[in-house]
Amino acid sequence: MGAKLFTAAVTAVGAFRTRSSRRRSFSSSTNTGRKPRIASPKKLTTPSISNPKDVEKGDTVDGIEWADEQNQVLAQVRCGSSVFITGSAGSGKTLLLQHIIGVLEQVHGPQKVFVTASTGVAACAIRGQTLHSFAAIGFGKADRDTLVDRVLLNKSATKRWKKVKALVIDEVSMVDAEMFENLEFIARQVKSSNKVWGGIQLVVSGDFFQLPPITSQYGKQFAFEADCWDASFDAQVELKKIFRQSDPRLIKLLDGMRKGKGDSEDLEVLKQSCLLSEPDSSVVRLYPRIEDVKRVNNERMESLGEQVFMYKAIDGGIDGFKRGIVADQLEICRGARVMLIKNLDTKSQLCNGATGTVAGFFLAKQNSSLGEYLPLVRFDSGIQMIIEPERWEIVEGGKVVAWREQIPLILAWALSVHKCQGMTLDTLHTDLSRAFGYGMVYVALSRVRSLEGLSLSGFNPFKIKAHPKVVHFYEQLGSHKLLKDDEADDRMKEVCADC
Ligand SMILES: Nc1ncnc2c1ncn2[C@@H]1O[C@H](COP(=O)(O)OP(=O)(O)OP(=O)(O)O)[C@@H](O)[C@H]1O
Repeated sequence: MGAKLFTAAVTAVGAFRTRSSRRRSFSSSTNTGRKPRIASPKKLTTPSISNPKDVEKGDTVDGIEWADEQNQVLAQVRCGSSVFITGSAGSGKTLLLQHIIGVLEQVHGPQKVFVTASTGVAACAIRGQTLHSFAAIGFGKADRDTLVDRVLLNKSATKRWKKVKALVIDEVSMVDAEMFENLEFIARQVKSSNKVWGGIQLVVSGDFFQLPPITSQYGKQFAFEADCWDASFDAQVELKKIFRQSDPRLIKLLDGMRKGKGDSEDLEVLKQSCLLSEPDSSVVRLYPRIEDVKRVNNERMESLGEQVFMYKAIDGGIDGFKRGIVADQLEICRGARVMLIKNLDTKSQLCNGATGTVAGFFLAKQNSSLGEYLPLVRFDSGIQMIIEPERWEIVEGGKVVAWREQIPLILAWALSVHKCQGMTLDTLHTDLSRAFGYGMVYVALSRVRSLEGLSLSGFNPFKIKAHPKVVHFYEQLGSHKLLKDDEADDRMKEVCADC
């Protein structure tokens, strides 16, 4: 990087589907423009349950009024059901999951609840670990018995598998069928149980129309193709209400993109979002490839010719902090476009995904763990704030096993589509002609709140595509029901007996 490097861091471093019969034992073994003001950071904000009555009531927590369908999921989880939560981008799956984790911790005790996601970025958002790291089966391919041996030879992994009563898996669209089947098999073996998943209460969330697993296009690909998929859940729930967007035109357009079949009206709306000239640099550009993201961010930083401040993350804990969105080494300068990667104060819109510009660097009032100087960011909302180091934790069975301290910012002239999965953005630009693979256009476009914030280039309707297997899966999902009350009661008794 051409700019002078200044090290400020102390480098110490809706539709419900329910199985009509009860969850059964499973024994398959086949391997198959406002006045700026300075705000001070606040600690936030996973919706937490401080009063068990809130859980019972289940309708309002921390100012969130749960939709009926979200409340129904909460009721299912509370009564011990294993649930698959799905729905369009922005239908509140992650927010609900954050709340569900608290519910599960009350039901089973925090030590027996394990929170995971298919990617580090998604895991970070729910204070969990990656599914691979939880499972301790490595990345290499192996037959199931070898995988079970790997777990049994690893003391802490065996303890984890034996202890787990509730397992949360977020962004399941990126978990492949073989992995899902393998984990189910391991659960039964390690827990010496012939119940599906060894009796673990499973809460799985994701939208299969979004990014798919990286796996061969042949044979089984998606987790829902796993032999044990249907047997794994008491209810499969599709959330229908969209919270991220409010414009009915955009909601309809995104629904069409999701299913890979925008109509002529949708395509016309998209064409109107196409720009003839480059958008201004405050608009976040989304790229399918990380090389483009790095190139654009580096070029923009260099062009500013400002002194660069570097913040090296401080890591701790018994387990290494697995890479997520939090930078190992953050390099920023005055004028840099940045994005918050943590909720600091949602009421003031200082939340994950908020963008702004670095206005300068100021001496920290108190000793900062990351250096003397801290960045002052002028957010696009008009708020200015000195950004202090934040801490991310990986919690395993109620215990913090790894943590990282870092300034909660990343460069934001450009972002990858993979990293932005789960985010909400006010403005974005993307070149549709560069998209590859299923779900990519949908994930990119569904980040934006409004049509006014969307700008496109390289319009190409052929890039809008949904996987036929996914389309089929959701068609089937439409026509099912919730657990009946007596079934739910039985299930609750079963879970309590297990506890
Ligand atoms: N009941 C609710 N009331 C108000 N806002 C909500 C509610 N549920 C979710 N939201 C808001 O909707 C937005 C999208 O929610 P969330 O990120 O959980 O959706 P998602 O389904 O996980 O999306 P994606 O699939 O894109 O990750 C967030 O800003 C969230 O705070």
